[in-house]
Amino acid sequence: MSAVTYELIKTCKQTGARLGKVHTPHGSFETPVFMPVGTLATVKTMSPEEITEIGSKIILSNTYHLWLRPGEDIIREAGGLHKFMNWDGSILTDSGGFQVFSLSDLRNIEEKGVHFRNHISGEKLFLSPEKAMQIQNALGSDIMMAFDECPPYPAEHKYMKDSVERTSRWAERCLKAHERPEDQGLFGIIQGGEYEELRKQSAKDLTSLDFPGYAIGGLSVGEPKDVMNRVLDFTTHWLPDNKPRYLMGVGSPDSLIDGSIRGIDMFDCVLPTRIARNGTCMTSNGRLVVRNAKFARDFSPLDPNCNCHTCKNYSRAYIRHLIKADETFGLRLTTYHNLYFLVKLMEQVREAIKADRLGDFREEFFEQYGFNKP
Ligand SMILES: O=c1[nH]cnc2cc3nc(NCCN4CCOCC4)[nH]c3cc12
Repeated sequence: MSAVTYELIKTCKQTGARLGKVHTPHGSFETPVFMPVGTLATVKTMSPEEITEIGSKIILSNTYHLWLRPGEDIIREAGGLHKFMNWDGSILTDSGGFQVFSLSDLRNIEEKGVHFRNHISGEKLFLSPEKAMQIQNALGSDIMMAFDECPPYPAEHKYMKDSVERTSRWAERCLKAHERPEDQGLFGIIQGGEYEELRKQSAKDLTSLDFPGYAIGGLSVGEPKDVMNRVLDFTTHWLPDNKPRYLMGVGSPDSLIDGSIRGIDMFDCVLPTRIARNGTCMTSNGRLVVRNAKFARDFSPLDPNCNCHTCKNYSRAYIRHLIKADETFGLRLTTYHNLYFLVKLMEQVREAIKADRLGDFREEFFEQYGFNKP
């Protein structure tokens, strides 16, 4: 019995969206769900209590970053990542492949694994499927990701085919190296770029290994949104209905809705927390750059339609002042609001699926947010 199981509750009659529930050793969460990113064992500027208050039941952390700093041994000695960061909800850890390809130079990919330089110290390092599994076993995350290669966009068909086949071999090695499948779920990551037959090959390779869940990787790497949506349309076709589907690195409101419509269950992205730290907020009427001078005497909330702690207690003028003055409290207020906004958006998506009207909800949300504006 896998540590992670999925319950498909219903499918939206108007779209391909699914309402579901994922069960892990640290609790359950409804899907579609947005997962806040806590790269270095913290969702930047938020306490675990605030993440719970916002309504999140699962967060993400990064194997690559925690391996480099503070090192998985310290976290293992602390009793695992949950104990180390005082978070008792679910944790998903990315496997490090993406970070090696996006953060480090001097990369040399070979069958055994990847040689690269530590992006902080410059020291030469080596990461393999077995090492990525050993680190995630030490972290004790509820959902581990297989070690994969996320090729750049665009990539030649020949390169992509070789990469997909190596990622499938690496996935098998991850399964073999998995020490405690009864305690930690392991998701395979589907690659293949924009090539339909490579996505099919990757999906067939990985579903034959019967993972408890599948991520769609290799997207949100600079491709146009219509390419992402087309890849989702044909890739989900080859994934089983009774396992969760996780689209990696996606977190703008429009992509969360469009991904849900295409049958995606789980999403993560640094976007809401990253833009919050430079004073950009997501609101029901579109993006609002609160550091803008026009808000200097605006004593209304960031979003008049939002019930979060920030919007109930603080004004645009005050938050603008804090951000301009480099006051950390300002970053906390914008971060709290942006995460609350996306968690609430996913609640509305789930409600729309229950009412078989996610397509209508998309039109209403896009109109109000301004996505339809030319
Ligand atoms: O194939 C993948 N394998 C393993 N992890 C991933 C993580 C990924 N994250 C993104 N995109 C993140 C894009 N962000 C958007 C906001 O600004 C920072 C980058 N794409 C990703 C693909 C993969």
